[in-house]
Amino acid sequence: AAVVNPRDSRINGLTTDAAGFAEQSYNYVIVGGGTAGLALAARLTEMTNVTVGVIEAGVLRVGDPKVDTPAFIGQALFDTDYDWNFQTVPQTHVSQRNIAINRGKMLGGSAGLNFMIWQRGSQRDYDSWSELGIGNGWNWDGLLPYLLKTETVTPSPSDVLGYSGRVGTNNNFEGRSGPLPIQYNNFYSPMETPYSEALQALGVPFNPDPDGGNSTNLFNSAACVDPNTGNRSYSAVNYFLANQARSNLVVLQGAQVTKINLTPGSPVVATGVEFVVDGTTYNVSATTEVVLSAGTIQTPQLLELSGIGNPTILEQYDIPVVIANSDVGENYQDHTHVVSQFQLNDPTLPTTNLLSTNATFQAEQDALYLDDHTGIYTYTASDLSFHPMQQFFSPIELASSISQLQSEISAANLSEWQSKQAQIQLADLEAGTVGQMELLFFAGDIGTAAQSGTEFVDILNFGSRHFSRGSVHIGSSDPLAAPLIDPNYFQYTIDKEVVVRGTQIARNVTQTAPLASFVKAPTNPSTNVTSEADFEQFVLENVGTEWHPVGTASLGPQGAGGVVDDNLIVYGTSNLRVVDASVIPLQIAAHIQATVYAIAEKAADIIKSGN
Ligand SMILES: Cc1cc2nc3c(=O)[nH]c(=O)nc-3n(C[C@H](O)[C@H](O)[C@H](O)COP(=O)(O)OP(=O)(O)OC[C@H]3O[C@@H](n4cnc5c(N)ncnc54)[C@H](O)[C@@H]3O)c2cc1C
Repeated sequence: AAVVNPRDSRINGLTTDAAGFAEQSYNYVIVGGGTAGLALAARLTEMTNVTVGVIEAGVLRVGDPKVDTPAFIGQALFDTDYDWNFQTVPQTHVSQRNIAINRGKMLGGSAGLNFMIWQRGSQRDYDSWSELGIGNGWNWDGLLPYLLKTETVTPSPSDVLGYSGRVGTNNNFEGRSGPLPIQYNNFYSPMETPYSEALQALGVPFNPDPDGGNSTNLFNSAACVDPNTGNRSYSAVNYFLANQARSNLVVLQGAQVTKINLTPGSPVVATGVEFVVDGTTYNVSATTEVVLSAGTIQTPQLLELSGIGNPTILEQYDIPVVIANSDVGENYQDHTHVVSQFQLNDPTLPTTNLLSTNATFQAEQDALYLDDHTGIYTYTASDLSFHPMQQFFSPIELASSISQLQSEISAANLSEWQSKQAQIQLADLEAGTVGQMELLFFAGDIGTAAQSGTEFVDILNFGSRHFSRGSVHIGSSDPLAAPLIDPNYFQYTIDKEVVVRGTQIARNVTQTAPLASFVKAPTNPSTNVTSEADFEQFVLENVGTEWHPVGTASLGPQGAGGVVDDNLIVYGTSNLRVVDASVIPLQIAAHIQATVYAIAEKAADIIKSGN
């Protein structure tokens, strides 16, 4: 087998020795040891005749409860030891707010920071990629084998096909032998069945088989939590640590890549990368390929810093143009989120907050977690629902929203690529086949410190297929400066309407039996927020990202929307690839991490087949 790094300063595949790392050359240098990057590294090192070097800015956080313990979600957010903690530029259509954009900075990337919801999009979501002219199996049939390959799902215990007693889900379409352990919750708060029953009373059907190609309506979602440990499962543990003994894999942590080294020509050849540790610059060679897995924000940033992008932008920062492609950093699409908080009548009901206010409950749950790896510490939000607009907009309201959208689209003077995307989304919206809005229930309050004697739960609502398109571009030639992130939230009025209505439905569901008897009052937005205008104001003041940005180094046609071809090779190069969420051409109506892993799995097979 190939041997990496003869200085051998690495401990089981992980090193901080930048000079030792840079002395070597690797067949594949992967930039970013995040969700996709570590999954790809693990699959490529199955080929014993190749070497892989991964460079990650963050460090290994396995063993840290803020990352490992599901109930502690949110505790690492904004802490720059774990989070890049970016912000948007002022958002024109959201009261000029600068909105936080959290991104994981650690081995495992955003999969170490995320909320562990594990699900996939509808067949429609992926098939629309093919409709955009993208070949090579970038559709449901082509991705399903990889969605299955990444996971080992422990079936939901009851396998109940409906909401009676506790929610269950059909266990079709689940992988049984992939690296990532996936489970269904073993703790459900007493409010959750009432929540799902109230939502059904509002006309939302139960979906017993959300993984089978239709992820609309209401279902019990799985989570990337390992039933054997009760901890987060993610690429750092299950792709990297599981394979760290391989002699052909080395991960350099604590190093930030600042540039891809490119040899001009036709095509341009990537020869390695430049990176910085503690102010010292190093270069490392890649003899076969450089792969960018730095995520939707930093992959386009690195392309631009290296001279691949829109010439007007590059020239502004004196960066010589190596490949002109004005689609780099464009096509930014995201989901949005709004949290609504409700106070409960009974301050002793089990929630994640009760852990810090009730010592008896905490002791009981500590024992469950330590002894059995179960209980509320392993809890994640699992009551998910994705709604076509028809569920919550009358035909007259829908017609009016669509007509406004059409006139805004006409005025926006879209490119052919953008206009094709808008037409696909509009057709899905009219057919009611894709969820435009998502709701979920969380047994606790994520945002505020728990207080004894008061208990809260959250309902989150999301815009899941926004029409708005933004961008991310460098705002400086300094590679260590954050890029300018402009999601352009609510560019189209319909995107805001969906979120405002979602916030109203979150309120409605708490006023509907059987959930209503648990809820004392809405606390944020408070009871003062009643009219449509009040809700709109609340949304403008509070809407944030759902942390699902995609599309900024998109799969797509050359010169007409695409940055990478359908083998994920950057146009104009022979051996620079992108493997992360930035290649997703059209947002899916789902939480996206399972799809990002599937992209990495598919990329590994594409690379292996050419090796
Ligand atoms: C707070 C939060 C909650 C979320 N909740 C969910 C959820 O519940 N379910 C779900 O499905 N999805 C969720 N997501 C989304 C999902 O986690 C991400 O879409 C996915 O992890 C992105 O994977 P990626 O490989 O594209 O990027 P990342 O995993 O972010 O990986 C990029 C890696 O590159 C590194 N990097 C970047 N630039 C450089 C550089 N120049 N040099 C060296 N290293 C660099 C980063 O540090 C990072 O480790 C959430 C995301 C967040 C942030």
